[in-house]
Amino acid sequence: MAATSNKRPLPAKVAAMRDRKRQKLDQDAPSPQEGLIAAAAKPRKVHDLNKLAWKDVSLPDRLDNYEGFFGLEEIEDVVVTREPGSGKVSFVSQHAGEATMDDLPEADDPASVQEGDEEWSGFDDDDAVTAPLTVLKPTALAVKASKQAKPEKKAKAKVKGQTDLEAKSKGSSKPAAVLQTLEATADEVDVDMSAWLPLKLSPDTMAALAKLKFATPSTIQQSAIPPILAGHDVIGKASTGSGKTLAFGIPILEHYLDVRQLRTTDETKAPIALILSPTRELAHQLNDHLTALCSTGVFDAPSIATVTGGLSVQKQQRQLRYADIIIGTPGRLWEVMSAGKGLMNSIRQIQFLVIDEADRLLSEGNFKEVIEILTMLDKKDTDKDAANESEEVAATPSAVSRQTLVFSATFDRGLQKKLSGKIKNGGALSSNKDTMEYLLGKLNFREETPKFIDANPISQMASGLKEGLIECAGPEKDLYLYSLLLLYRNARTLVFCNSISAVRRLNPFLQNLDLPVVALHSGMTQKARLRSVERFSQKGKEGGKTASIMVSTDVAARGLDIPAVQLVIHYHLPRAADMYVHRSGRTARAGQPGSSILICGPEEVGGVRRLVAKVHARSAGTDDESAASAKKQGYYIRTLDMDRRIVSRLRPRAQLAKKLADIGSAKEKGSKEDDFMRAAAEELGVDYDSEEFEKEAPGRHGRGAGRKKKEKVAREISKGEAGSMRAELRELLRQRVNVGVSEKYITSGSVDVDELLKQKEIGERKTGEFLGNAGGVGLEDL
Ligand SMILES: Nc1ncnc2c1ncn2[C@@H]1O[C@H](COP(=O)(O)OP(=O)(O)OP(=O)(O)O)[C@@H](O)[C@H]1O
Repeated sequence: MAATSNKRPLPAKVAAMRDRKRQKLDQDAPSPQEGLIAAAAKPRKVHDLNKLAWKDVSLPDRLDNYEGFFGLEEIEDVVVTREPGSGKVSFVSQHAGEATMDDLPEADDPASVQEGDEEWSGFDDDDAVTAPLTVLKPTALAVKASKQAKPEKKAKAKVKGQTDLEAKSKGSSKPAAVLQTLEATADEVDVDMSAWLPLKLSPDTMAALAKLKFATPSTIQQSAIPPILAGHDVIGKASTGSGKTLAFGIPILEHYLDVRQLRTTDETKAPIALILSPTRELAHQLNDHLTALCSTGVFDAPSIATVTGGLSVQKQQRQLRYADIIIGTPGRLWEVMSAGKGLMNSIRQIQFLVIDEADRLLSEGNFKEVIEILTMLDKKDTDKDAANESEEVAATPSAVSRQTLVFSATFDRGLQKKLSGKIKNGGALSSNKDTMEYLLGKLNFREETPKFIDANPISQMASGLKEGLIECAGPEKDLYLYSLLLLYRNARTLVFCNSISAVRRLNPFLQNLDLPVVALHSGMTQKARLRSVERFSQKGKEGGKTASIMVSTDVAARGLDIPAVQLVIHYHLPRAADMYVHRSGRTARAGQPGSSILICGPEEVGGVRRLVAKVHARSAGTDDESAASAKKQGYYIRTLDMDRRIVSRLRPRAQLAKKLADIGSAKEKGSKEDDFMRAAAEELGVDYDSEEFEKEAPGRHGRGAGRKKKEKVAREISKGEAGSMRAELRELLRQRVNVGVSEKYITSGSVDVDELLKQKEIGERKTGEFLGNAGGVGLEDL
C-alpha cells in the first residue's frame, strides 16, 4: 500500500513563518566562498536548511484544526551539535564528503547555514548536544534523530517465535519492520506468541497482543478471526468470558492498520466500525478492551467514541466526527446520529457492523432504535439533513459492502438452524425468538449465508464454573445471603436480583452489616453506575473506596468483564435459562475458576433444577441426538447444606440490619411522597397535612395496604429509636457467634472467618463445612 501523508498544505502565512525561522537559524552564516572552503576541508556537508529534503510527518486528523499546530516536517541523518564554551550550533550531515554546489549557500540567498557558526538561543544546556534531537514546533520545524546517534536498544527479553513471525506474518514484505516492532516489544515482554502465527496478523497487532501478554488465541478468536479477515459475515457463539470482544476487535484493528495512511480527507475519514451494545456498562467496557489493545504504544491508536446515555450529547457528537470506531447503546446512538447533520452519511460507510450480545440487543427494549439504525445504515448516501433522513427509514435497503458480525454466548437453537438458511421473516412478532429472527433478517448480511461459528458446542457454561443451590425459607433469603457473604468475605461477589427495588433494599441491608457493597441498576445516574463498577472492579482512584460485593439487577448480567469475580449469587432466580448462563458467566472467565450459587425458596427448587438441567442439556449437543442423550443423563445441580445452627446465630444481626434498612428507605420514600403532595397542594392552593391525608385516603385495605402500613410504622420510628437499634447492631457485630462446639466465633469485624473455619477446632472440620458440601463449588482456598 502506498503511504501518503495526511498533512494539510501549510497556509502561506505559516510557510513564511517557517522560512523566517530557518533564516534565523542561518543568520551570521559565512560567505559562500568560506562555506565552500569549509565543505572541502571537512568531509561533512554544510546545508542550507531550506534545501534539505524535509519530509512531511503525518498528523492525527482528529485534532481540531490541529489545535493550532500546522504540521511537522522531519529530516534524517542530520545531527545538531553545540560547541561547549562558544555555544555555537551546527547542523551536520552524517554522510561525509559529498559536497556539491547545491549544498552551498547561494550568493543572494540569505537563508544559508555554515557548520559551526550558528548560535541558537533556544539551547540553554552547556554540554555539547550530539544526541538525536526532535524539535516539534508550531512552525513546522522538526529535526529527527539520526539512526546512528540512537542509543542502542538492548532487548532484555525475547518475544519467542519472532523469526517465524518475520517469515509468516501477513503482509510482512518488510521483515525488518516486523523485527523492529517486536524488538521494541521485547524490551518489556517475554511471551511466546507462536500460537497466533496461523492467524497471520500484522506485526503491530502481534506486538500489541504480546504487550497484553495474550500468548494464545481463545477458541472463538482462533475460529472467527480468519473468516472475518477474509471478508465474511460471521455469527459467533462462544461461552461467557471466552474473548469474543477481541474476536471481532482484532480484525477491526487489522483493517484500521491497513487503511490508516489512506484516511486523509473527510470522505476517507468515515468511521470503520460501529459496535452496538445492549448496556452502557458493556459499551464502556468494550471501549476499555479495544483501547487496551490499541494503546500499547506500538502504533497510533484509532480514535474510539463511546456513545451512551447519561453523558453529554454535544460532546458525543463531536467525538463521532473524528471516530475510527464507534461503540454505542442503540437509544443514545440513534438520538445523537439523528441530531447530527451529516453524521448518518458518514456512519453509513462503516466496514464493520458488530452486534454484541446479539440476542439481548435484538430482542429487548432496544428494538425500535436498533431497527432505525439498521434501516438508516442500508440507505443510500444522501445530502438531506437529519430531519429528512429520519423520515426515510421505510425505504428499500441498498446492497451493502460492510461485514456484519453478530456475537453472543447464547442463541436460540432453532434460530441457529434457520440462520444457515438466512431467514427473512417480516410477519407478526409473537415472541422474543420471532423478534430475533426478524431482526437477523433485517441485518442485511453481505453474503447469502453468514458463517456460523459455534466455539462451544459442548457447553455454553464456562469450563471452570461450579454450580450449586441453597434452599431456605422464602423470608430467610436475606439471612442466607448474609451468611454466604460472610463465609466468603474474601471472594469478589456479584449478587443478582430481579428488580431495582430489591437492589435498593439489599444494598443498605448489607451495608448495615458492615459488608463492603455497592449497588448497580438502571435507575441510578450514569455517573453513579460507572462509579459502582469502578469501585467493584477495584479500578477507582488510588486509595479510593473499593467494594468486594456488588448487588445488581440483570443490567450487569451481560458481557461485563470484571476481573476476578469469584462468586455469583442468584438472590432471585433468573427469569430465563439464558439469563442464568449470562449471570453465571460473570465468573470463571478467561479460563479462571468461579462459582455460582442460587438461593431458592422451597417452592422454587423444582423450577430451578429444570432450568439448570435445560441449560446443560441444551448446551450438551448441537445435534438432536446428543441433546437428547444429555437430557436422558440429566444434570442435577447439587444442593449445598449450610449449617443451620450457625445461620440461626446470625439471625439477630440480619433482623436488625433489615429493620434499619427498612426505616431508612421508608423515611426516604415518605419524604419524597410528602414533597410531591406538598407541591401538588401548593399548585392547587390548598393546605396539605400528611396525617389528615392518610386518614382520608381511600383504598387503605386494598392491594399493597400491608406494605404501606409497614412503611408507615417504619417512618414513625424516631431518630432516637433508630440510633439505639444501630448501637445494638454494632454490639452484635462485635460479639462472638458461639458455634457451640468450640469457642471460635463468626464476626464481621476484624477476624477472618474463613481462617477460623479453616482451623480444625470447629469439630475437626475443613473449610466449606459451614456450608456442608459447599466445598464442592470451588471456593475452598478463599
Ligand atoms: N487471547 C486471550 N488471552 C488471554 N486473555 C484474553 C484473550 N482474549 C481475551 N482475553 C481476556 O478474557 C476476558 C474475557 O473476554 P471478553 O470480555 O471478550 O469475553 P466474552 O466472551 O465477550 O464474554 P461475555 O459473553 O461474558 O461477554 C477479558 O478480560 C479479556 O481481556
